[in-house]
Amino acid sequence: MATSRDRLGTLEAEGSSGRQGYSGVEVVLSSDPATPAPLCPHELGPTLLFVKVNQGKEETRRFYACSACRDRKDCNFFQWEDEKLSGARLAAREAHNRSCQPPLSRSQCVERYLKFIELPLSQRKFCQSCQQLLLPDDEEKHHEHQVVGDVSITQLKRPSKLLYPLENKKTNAQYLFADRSCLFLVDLLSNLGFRRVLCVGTPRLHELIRLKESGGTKSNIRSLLLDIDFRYSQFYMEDSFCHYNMFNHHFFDGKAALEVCKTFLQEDKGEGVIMVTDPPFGGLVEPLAVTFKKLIAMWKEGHSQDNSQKELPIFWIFPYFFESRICQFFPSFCMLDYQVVDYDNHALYKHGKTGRKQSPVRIFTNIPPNKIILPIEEGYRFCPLCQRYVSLENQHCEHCNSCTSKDGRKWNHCFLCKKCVKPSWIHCSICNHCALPDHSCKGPKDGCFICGELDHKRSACPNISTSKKVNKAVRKQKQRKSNKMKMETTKGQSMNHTSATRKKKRRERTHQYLCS
Ligand SMILES: C[S@@+](CC[C@H](N)C(=O)[O-])C[C@H]1O[C@@H](n2cnc3c(N)ncnc32)[C@H](O)[C@@H]1O
Ligand SMILES: [Zn+2]
Ligand SMILES: [Zn+2]
Ligand SMILES: [Zn+2]
Ligand SMILES: [Zn+2]
Ligand SMILES: [Zn+2]
Ligand SMILES: [Zn+2]
Repeated sequence: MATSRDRLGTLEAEGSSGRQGYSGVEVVLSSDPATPAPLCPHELGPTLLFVKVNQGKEETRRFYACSACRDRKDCNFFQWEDEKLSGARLAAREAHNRSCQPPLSRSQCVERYLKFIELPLSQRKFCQSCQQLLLPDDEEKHHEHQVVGDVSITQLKRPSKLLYPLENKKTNAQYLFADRSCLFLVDLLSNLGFRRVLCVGTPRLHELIRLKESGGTKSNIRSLLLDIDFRYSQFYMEDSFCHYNMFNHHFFDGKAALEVCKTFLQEDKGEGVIMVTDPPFGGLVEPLAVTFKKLIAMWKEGHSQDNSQKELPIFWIFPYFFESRICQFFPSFCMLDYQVVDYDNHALYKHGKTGRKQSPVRIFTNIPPNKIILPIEEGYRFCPLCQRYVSLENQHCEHCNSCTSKDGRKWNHCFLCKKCVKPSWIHCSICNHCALPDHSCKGPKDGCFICGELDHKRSACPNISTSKKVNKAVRKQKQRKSNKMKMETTKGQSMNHTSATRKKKRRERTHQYLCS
């Protein structure tokens, strides 16, 4: 296993070492604790400090931007690190922040929920327009909205099916597991003997665990959901949902919510608990890793000394090309071959027409892979040499001494590159490495346009959204200084055209990525 991870690490390191031409945006994690980051409306938690990188060089002026929203439409917060704001601007920002807060407090939501479940079925209504459970007194306000009635207890137990997924927003990227993937996870967690699951950004897993528990099946697992989607507050008591930002470890409801999480992690001296997370794929790995380390530290606090070597078991669900990034922060993690497919609402990650699983999404974990049985009927087999379950077509390479495929297809060994590569790649003597046959040898690298890594395209780049957002932010700053009206008209027109072309190109690239 270590061998295969090292190999991909080498591959990515090669990509990184060729990053002289890299341009984009990077997050700066070691910001000075004496200067706390400003707050933006969507989190009332600190923003993150970013630096723009141009042709491999960091620009000197750094800036704060929202940690959670990777789309300027969702949060246009921007502030230079050294920018001094006037009292008036600070006050205006505070007022704006307050106006962006959810209309109800956490305890008000709980109060409403308790009233709601007492209502007879005929009075239990849900406003789809406002995404809100209605009490009889509210109905007047919503009478012109799309309201559904007879909300059953079963529906209340599956809020992710009642609420529409916030997939249109890059910020939430709420791609929900189909029941098949979710049931696989629940069974796996139960077979591994876990009794508590900290669900970080996995609302559907959370509800399925609770459903199984209340259904009186053998699963006796409890779950706590941490998610930025405030709508879930309506359906859960304080001890089963915390409004949370996983990019800066911020609990919106302060110390009380933090204590809920702490108690959950530390119960039974921290035994029997696992964290399962499925962050938005556009999310930056670094801030996520920092957050997860904070949750690990919280879990560790409740430990006796002799347990200090133990790790909090984690499932981190993320695309396979992040393997080296994730293992950089969590060296004990390995990537399972299991393809988390059938996201209900994500066309790309469903079973293809050919029946071939096409999802790049995997589980990264610190649980020894030989403990994790993957379903043979879904195309997995056990490799006795690697001591882990792998995809059926993932062949054991005697030269690499591991099952090397990352995407489930048979990879071929290249003796010149000294590693296994995708079946569609050939060795290019000009570039001196393997690549797609139609690659351009002239380009700096035939990999990602944004970060220069070789194993993904721009459309799948972890930096894509941030770089777009920040570039837009920087552009806007400059734009303000110039003739505003004139600029806006021309930009509006050209943007429409460019974004259409960009969309088309992205579609083509995604297609190319899945088929390459
Ligand atoms: C890719 S979806 C994962 C959903 C999961 N597949 C399921 O079905 O349970 C990402 C989830 O993370 C949540 N999320 C997005 N940004 C977040 C943030 N900054 N902090 C916490 N949760 C966030 C979304 O609301 C969504 O529920
Ligand atoms: Zn309404
Ligand atoms: Zn093997
Ligand atoms: Zn090989
Ligand atoms: Zn080669
Ligand atoms: Zn070449
Ligand atoms: Zn990239």
